[in-house]
Amino acid sequence: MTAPLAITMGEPAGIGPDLLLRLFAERVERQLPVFAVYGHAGFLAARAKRLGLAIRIAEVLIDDAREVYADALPVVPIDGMVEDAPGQPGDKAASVVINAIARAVKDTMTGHCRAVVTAPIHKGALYHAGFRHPGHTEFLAELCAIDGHVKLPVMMLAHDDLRTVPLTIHVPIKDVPGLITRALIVETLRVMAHDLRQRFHIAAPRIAVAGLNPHAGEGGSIGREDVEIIGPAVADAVAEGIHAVGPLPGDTLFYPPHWRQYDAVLAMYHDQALIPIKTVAFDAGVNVTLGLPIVRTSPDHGTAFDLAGTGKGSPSSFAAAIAMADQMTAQRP
Ligand SMILES: NC(=O)c1ccc[n+]([C@@H]2O[C@H](COP(=O)([O-])OP(=O)(O)OC[C@H]3O[C@@H](n4cnc5c(N)ncnc54)[C@H](O)[C@@H]3O)[C@@H](O)[C@H]2O)c1
Ligand SMILES: N[C@H](C(=O)O)[C@H](O)COP(=O)(O)O
Repeated sequence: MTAPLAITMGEPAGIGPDLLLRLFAERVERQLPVFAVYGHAGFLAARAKRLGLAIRIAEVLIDDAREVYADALPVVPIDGMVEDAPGQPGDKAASVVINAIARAVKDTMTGHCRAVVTAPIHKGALYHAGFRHPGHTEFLAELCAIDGHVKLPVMMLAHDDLRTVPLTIHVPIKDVPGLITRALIVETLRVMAHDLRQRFHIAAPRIAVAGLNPHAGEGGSIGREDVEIIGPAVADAVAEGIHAVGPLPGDTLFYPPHWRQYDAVLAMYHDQALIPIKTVAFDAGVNVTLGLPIVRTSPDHGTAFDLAGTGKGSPSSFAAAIAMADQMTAQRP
């Protein structure tokens, strides 16, 4: 019997709870795999009522989730105060949001669940409550540490055969050039190549590496990072047997016919990677974390405070995140 997926509740003032409740209500017609939500049952019941969703909610131990799934949303309860105030984020629920992620990862690391799908968090609210990670990606790496060793987490946004990875993530643009190192590029390419083989079943993954500067530095006349750091790093990776190419000009690399010549693109910073995928596939993109011992996916959007509690908003990206986590782990016990 396959273990359930773990879905974390995310920011209660955001759209995440709306979408996971809607997807549960549509679980039969969508043929969704069994999942349990890690969060606050009372809050989820209040949001379901606000949305007019006739959903029963059952607090469970994770191993009993499958038994109730046909009749009620299984919720693994996380203690704390959570009010139903869509669009009004605060830090009162921060401990519930954070502990839900930690508990879901623990239950997945120990085999009670087979993957984690995270609903969007509001980073600002968590930072205000003392959360010291830039986002899920870095927090998950720490939670998945084995013998104290925290592996390099890699954020990938994917839709069908379009995949992109930011080398640097939630850092100010002014800091990006200094963070681009030969070692980080090589290590990130190793993680990408490994997971493209293991998680996406691509036998010989081809990875394009974007330049940092316009026209990939124009041979060194528009900035030096491309010729002095990125190029040598790509050569190092190729020498290890990784099929990497670059640095390539970022402004033409994401034209889909060019993009599709590769199994993934390694971009140099957050928006260089995420703007293309969210432009072509916002409704279907999935955020998947590479380099972890578990599978973790997430919708490609955030908390959408302008839509939370309204019943509007598309569940498609959230559904795609569930589908990817299911496909990646379906064969696991
Ligand atoms: N995985 C995550 O936890 C995650 C991902 C992205 C952003 N965030 C966080 O979310 C918060 C808001 O971020 P943002 O405003 O940059 O991005 P956002 O994705 O929340 O919203 C951007 C725009 O897209 C729209 N949108 C978002 N989801 C939608 C959906 N499912 N259907 C229809 N329209 C949708 C919103 O209405 C808004 O107009 C920030 O705190 C950010 O850190 C979290
Ligand atoms: N950078 C992501 C995006 O814009 O979609 C998002 O913030 C997710 O980050 P985490 O999964 O690390 O929270």
